[in-house]
Amino acid sequence: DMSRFAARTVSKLVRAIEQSEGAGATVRRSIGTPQLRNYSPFLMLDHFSVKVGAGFPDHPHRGQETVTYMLDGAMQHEDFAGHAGKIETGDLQWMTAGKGIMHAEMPCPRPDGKPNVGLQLWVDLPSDYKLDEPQYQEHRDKDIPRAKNDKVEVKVISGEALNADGSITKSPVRNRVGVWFLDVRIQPGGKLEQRIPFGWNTFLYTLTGKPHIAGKQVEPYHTIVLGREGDGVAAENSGEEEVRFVIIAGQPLDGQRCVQYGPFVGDSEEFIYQAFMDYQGQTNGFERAKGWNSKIGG
Ligand SMILES: Nc1ccc(F)c(C(=O)c2c[nH]c3ncc(Cl)cc23)c1F
Ligand SMILES: [Fe+3]
Repeated sequence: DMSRFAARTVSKLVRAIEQSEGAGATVRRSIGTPQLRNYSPFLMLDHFSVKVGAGFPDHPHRGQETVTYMLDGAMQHEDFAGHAGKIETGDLQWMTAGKGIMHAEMPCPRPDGKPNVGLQLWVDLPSDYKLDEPQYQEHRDKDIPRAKNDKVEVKVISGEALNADGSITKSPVRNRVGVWFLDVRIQPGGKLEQRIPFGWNTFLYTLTGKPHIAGKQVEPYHTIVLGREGDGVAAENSGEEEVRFVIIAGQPLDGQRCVQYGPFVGDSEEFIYQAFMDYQGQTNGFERAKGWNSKIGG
């Protein structure tokens, strides 16, 4: 029968180029470069690579969520409230900064000297959540569900995915704003038709291999912005090696302004001004910044 799946088309294809970030770290920035801004609710996607001696020392966040997903190696984190931990390959940290977090994110030593590599996604928050208490949702690789089909595996970091038997695999992550974050591996000869909620902004970031997305072959480290019309993502692997990419889709925060100054993300200039005053004055959620220095931040 006629396929009832209308694939969204590729509306933008941008190679992510390495740039320096933090203290001696390098990132391939996808969303968040001049060519890829204003893609609500997404603020930034960094494909980061960092070795001991470099990292992201003590810094604040307000009014946003940061999603850190490890691809290879491990990062340690420590915040001004004493919350500390380590995320290793395949693990996830979904941090809702809300009214304010100050933390450091540093690489763990690796015996093989390889860099620690992962993805960090920054998501804007609906105004009502911007000044909420901070919250962490942390999940180990083994606890993040997968939807498996013949030659396709979809690891459901956030959101949901369909199984071959028609059942739905859902992530345990609780979202303030609708966000699907899927880590997709397709074996040679495999095909995927992944439905995406109507009207959600959707992009892909390619990691390994050269998948065909909506019929177009794409190299690694490319951001693929999809058009808004259509049922979702059509992908296939017509090569000889496994292909891997992430699909990230989000409900646009329509009607809400986004005013960003680094890690402060508000809906007005006044919000940003207040964030600065609170951070400098160590008030309104930044009290614990007073005299705080992380142990891991060097
Ligand atoms: N300059 C600047 C200003 C504010 C920040 F929050 C950061 C920052 O912490 C990061 C930016 N990309 C990242 N990728 C991965 C990780 Cl673990 C952290 C970051 C930063 F670098
Ligand atoms: Fe941070």
